[in-house]
Amino acid sequence: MSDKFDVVVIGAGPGGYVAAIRAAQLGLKTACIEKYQGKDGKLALGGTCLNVGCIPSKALLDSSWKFHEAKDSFSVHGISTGEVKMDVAAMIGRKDQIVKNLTGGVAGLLKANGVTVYEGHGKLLAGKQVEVTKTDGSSEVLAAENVILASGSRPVEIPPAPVDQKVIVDSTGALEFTSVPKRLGVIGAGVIGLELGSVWSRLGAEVTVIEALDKFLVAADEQLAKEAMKIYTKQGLNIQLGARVTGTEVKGEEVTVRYTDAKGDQEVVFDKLIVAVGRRPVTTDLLAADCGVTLDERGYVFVDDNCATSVPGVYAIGDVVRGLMLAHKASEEGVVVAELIAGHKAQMNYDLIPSVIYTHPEAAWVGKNEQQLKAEGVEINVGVFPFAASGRAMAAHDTAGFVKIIACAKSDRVLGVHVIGPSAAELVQQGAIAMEFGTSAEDLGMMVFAHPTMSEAMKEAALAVNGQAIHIANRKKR
Ligand SMILES: NC(=O)c1ccc[n+]([C@@H]2O[C@H](COP(=O)([O-])OP(=O)(O)OC[C@H]3O[C@@H](n4cnc5c(N)ncnc54)[C@H](O)[C@@H]3O)[C@@H](O)[C@H]2O)c1
Repeated sequence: MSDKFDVVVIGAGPGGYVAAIRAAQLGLKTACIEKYQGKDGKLALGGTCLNVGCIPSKALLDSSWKFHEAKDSFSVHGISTGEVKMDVAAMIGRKDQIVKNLTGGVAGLLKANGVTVYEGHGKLLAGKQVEVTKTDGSSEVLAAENVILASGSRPVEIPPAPVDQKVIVDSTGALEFTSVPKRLGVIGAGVIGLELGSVWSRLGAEVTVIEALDKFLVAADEQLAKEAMKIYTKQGLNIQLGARVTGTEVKGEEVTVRYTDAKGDQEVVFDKLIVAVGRRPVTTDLLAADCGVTLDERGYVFVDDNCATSVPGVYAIGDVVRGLMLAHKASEEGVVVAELIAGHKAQMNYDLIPSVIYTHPEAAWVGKNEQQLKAEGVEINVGVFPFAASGRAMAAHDTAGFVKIIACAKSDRVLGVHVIGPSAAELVQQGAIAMEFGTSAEDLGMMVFAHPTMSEAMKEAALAVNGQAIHIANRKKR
């Protein structure tokens, strides 16, 4: 046994590294264990989010959007460019540099906060001991007063489409294409499928998205999902719903995908195929048989509302436990657990976790949607303001989508904010802040918003809840 820590964190993703930093800030002797190696073969902190998830995908989304604008919409502003070309290697190189800066930044932050980083695979043993197995096969055991499991998630694999990272890739492989595929298939019209499909579509790929469910974006407000479908289809994404993939065959540089839909058996050939059908928790070799921590029936580490496992002093956070698989949810759970370990009172509001799809325009929401509230029998008032009526959106040539605010008909309290349109992620956060403080639609509508801003659409939608919007005709007059 080498060292004894107050807190040992397994995993340095946005759950684990944030938990470790907060624990160290609170004066706890903290270690963090991570094994992920970056492209250079060196330890890379930051987990899926920084290395192969949120950040690199946003780098490619931003690059591909700029390309699209330069190629297809600068002319609207009177700008002529000549031929616009994309150097895919340079785009990927920029993405890699951003990842490197950020993962290096996390290492710096852990160091600055006095967190001891162990490189290797962490496994929880009985009695809150943690075994670290290093890349050279040697191991050591750390003793801990508290352990935080933050081992994250990995892509779900499906038997009909085995990933080879050459022709059939997962979300990691889709960040590494060396050229733009002419025909790109995507299995799964979820967040990853839509974001990565958009990247390569903007760069010129013909993109077909094959989705098993009959309904598009089941977790979203139906009105928002309908608008999203309209916008993505107009952008060129061919989204096939109710399509079940039955098999794939890779021949040389292309893949034939067979699927069944309402019209019968279909066959389509792609140059690349991305499998994006969800993620599952990583618990491989994480828990010794006698460690006492249990999994739930879906393979997640079982935790209570405070992220406590069945073993006192052992917590689990992020993608490896129930709830939305989102970096910001993981980070907040990390902070809450560190505070609880330090003896503070802490809790997080699971009802107000924003969801965002980083397409253009972005789609984002927080709180409940219209169909959920109707199913619960809650009487509601709804205000919708389209960006087509926003002066700022017109000036920016970015008028697709709307802000939708749903309020309780009795109390006027805002219960959900749903935005598809420019800066939707930022606008929804305004809704989340307002909802955290229990705002009414009237309160929000009475606030002074700077003119001209996209944010005014929030104010107008809030006014529209009670039939008082100024810049659109109200459905009901007050
Ligand atoms: N912007 C973000 O916040 C962001 C970005 C990327 C990933 N993530 C998270 O990562 C996780 C994984 O993302 P994802 O897009 O892979 O999952 P997802 O759950 O969002 O979507 C997967 C889709 O695949 C479909 N599907 C499943 N099996 C299928 C099959 N055999 N054939 C066809 N379709 C099938 C599902 O019905 C679903 O619509 C999610 O929890 C997501 O929230 C979030």
